[in-house]
Amino acid sequence: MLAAARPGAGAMAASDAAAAREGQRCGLIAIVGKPNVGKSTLMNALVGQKISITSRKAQTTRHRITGIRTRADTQFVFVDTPGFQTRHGTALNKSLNKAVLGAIGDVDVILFVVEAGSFTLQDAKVLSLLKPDIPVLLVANKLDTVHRRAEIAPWLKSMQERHPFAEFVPMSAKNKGDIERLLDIARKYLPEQSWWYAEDELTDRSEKFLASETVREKLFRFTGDELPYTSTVVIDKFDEEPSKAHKRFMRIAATIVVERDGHKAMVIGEGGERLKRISTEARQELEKLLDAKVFLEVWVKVRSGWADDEARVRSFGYE
Ligand SMILES: Nc1nc2c(ncn2[C@@H]2O[C@H](COP(=O)(O)OP(=O)(O)OP(=O)(O)O)[C@@H](O)[C@H]2O)c(=O)[nH]1
Repeated sequence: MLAAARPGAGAMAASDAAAAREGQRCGLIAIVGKPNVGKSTLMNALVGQKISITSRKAQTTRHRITGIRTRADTQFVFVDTPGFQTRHGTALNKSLNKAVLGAIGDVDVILFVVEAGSFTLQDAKVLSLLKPDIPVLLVANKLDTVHRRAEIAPWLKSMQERHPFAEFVPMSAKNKGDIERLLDIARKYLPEQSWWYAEDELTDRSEKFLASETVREKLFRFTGDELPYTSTVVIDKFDEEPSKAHKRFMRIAATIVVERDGHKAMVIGEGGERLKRISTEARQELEKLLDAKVFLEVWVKVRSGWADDEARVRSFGYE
C-alpha cells in the first residue's frame, strides 16, 4: 500500500534516510480539471512521450499510474483521475467516483487545470472536490490563446479568492519551456524519498494496458456519444511471437464488452465497417507505440448489466 511507502514522522526507514541524503525525491501528482482544458496534452508533455505509460506497483495499488517522468533527482508519478460522473448510480460509477476521491485524496500535489482567463461552474465543481490539505497548483493553461494578456493579472487575483492555491502557473501545455518550469515548481511538493520505479521503466503490463487504452480510444472516437461510457475493453491475449520478417511481432486479442445487443450492432456498424476502422486504427497506432508488427483481433461481446455487478467491475480492474 501507498501508506507503507511513506515514512511517517520520526519513523524514516533506512533506505529512505539514504535517499534523503542523496536528495532523491518521488511522489504522486494528480491532474484534474473539467473536460477539454488540456489535461491529456499536459500529461503527455510532462511525461515526455506521446502516450503516457501505465503500470501498477504494490505501493500504488490504489492508483492507476498513467505516467512516470524521471528528471534529475526527481521521479514524478502521475495518477489517473477518472471522469467525474454523477448522472448514474451503478456500481461502476460508484467505483469510479471512489477512484477519483481516492486518487486525489492522498497525492502529494494536485495540478488543477483551467483555461487561462476563464472559470466556469464546471471548474468550480471540480475545485470543490479538492481537499484543503493537499497543495494545489493552479495551471492556467492555453495562455497562447489569450490575446488580452493584461487581463490575466486581475483574473489571477480573482482566482486567489477561490481557493488557497499553493502556486499560480499561467502557461501553455504546448510550450516546452513552460512544461519544464511546471516540473521545477511541482518538484518542491514531492517528498524526499527513494524512487519507486527504474529510471526508464516500461513493463509488459503497461504495454498491455496501453493496448486496451488504444482500442478504447478508437472505440469512443468512432462511436462518439452514442455508446455509453460503461463499455470497456479487455485484452485476452498479448503475446510476443518469434518472427523472421520482423524484429518484433505481437499477437493481440481484445474484446469490447458492451451492455446491450443494440450497442454491439453500433460498434460493429454496417457490414462490419466500424469495427474494422476501430481495429485498423488501433493496430496502426499500436505498431508505432510498441515498435512492432502487430496482429490485432477485436471482438465484441454483450455482457448485460455488467456495470451493476460489483464483483465483475472489480475483475475488470477497477477498485
Ligand atoms: N492552444 C492551445 N491548445 C491546447 C493547449 N493544451 C491543450 N490544447 C488543446 O485543447 C484541446 C483539448 O485538450 P485535451 O488534452 O484533450 O484536454 P483534456 O482536458 O484532456 O480533455 P478531456 O479528455 O475531455 O478531459 C486539444 O485540442 C488540445 O490540442 C494549449 O496550451 N494551447
